[in-house]
Amino acid sequence: MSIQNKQIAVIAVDGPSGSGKGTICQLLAKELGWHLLDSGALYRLTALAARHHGVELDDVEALEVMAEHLDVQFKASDSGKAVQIILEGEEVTHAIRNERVGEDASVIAALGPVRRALLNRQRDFAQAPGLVADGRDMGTVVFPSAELKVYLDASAEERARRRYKQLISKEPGASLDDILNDIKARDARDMNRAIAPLKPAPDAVRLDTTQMTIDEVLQAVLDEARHRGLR
Ligand SMILES: Nc1ncnc2c1ncn2[C@@H]1O[C@H](COP(=O)(O)OP(=O)(O)O)[C@@H](O)[C@H]1O
Ligand SMILES: Nc1ccn([C@H]2C[C@H](O)[C@@H](COP(=O)(O)OP(=O)(O)O)O2)c(=O)n1
Repeated sequence: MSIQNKQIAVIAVDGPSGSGKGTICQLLAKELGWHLLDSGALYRLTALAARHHGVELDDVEALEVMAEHLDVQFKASDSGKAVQIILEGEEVTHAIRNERVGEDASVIAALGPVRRALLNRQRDFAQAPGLVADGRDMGTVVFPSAELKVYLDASAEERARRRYKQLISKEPGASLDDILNDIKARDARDMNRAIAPLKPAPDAVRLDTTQMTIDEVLQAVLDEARHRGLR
């Protein structure tokens, strides 16, 4: 098992679904000119690959093989905006973002062999000049020596409202109640699993973003980075 490369500065950002991790990490990586790890995408890709290959979500051995041999490329798109994600030659940038894939990802993420198979792949993202890492166990397991650990949170109701706003243009029938129930179920699964559960690292800076704008959250994290000499 490779260990965290301690030469490379890492900002680890963890928290539940809809707390703003993805948004803040993208902005942070851009502002600092650092690399970005979207670790949730790796769990989503493993879940999608399993579906494509007809692997059941309780077939631990086959899922471990899927995770170990995940054939994925993260490509900067021509517009320079979003990263394109290619799985086994097929573009899946949007396909991995739907709620069902998120749910499947949360199920397979409870399996130790899957998490172990993805560990080194995640640590390999730590390259100069630095890494912003988005996930559930970035500060606790994957990058325990990170220079800055942030735990983002918000009430389940606020997180459901954020997801609803995102979804409603694509799925006019989306229900806020259903989204809230899904968020609570995913929180429970991610927080209560035996291996690498979602929880703040003891040394994490905790931010409740329920009443904060995206820019306020970004500035708060940049202030912490500044205090630690990271920018
Ligand atoms: N502080 C905030 N206030 C309002 N909306 C936010 C805030 N942070 C994120 N959002 C919005 O909420 C949605 C979910 O955010 P996202 O970054 O995908 O969360 P996560 O990666 O933690 O699941 C996005 O549409 C994003 O623009
Ligand atoms: N480091 C990580 C990242 C994600 N996971 C699991 C648990 C999550 O419910 C799923 C999907 O994660 P993702 O960050 O893409 O989900 P959200 O955008 O927060 O809804 O993967 C994990 O167990 N550990």
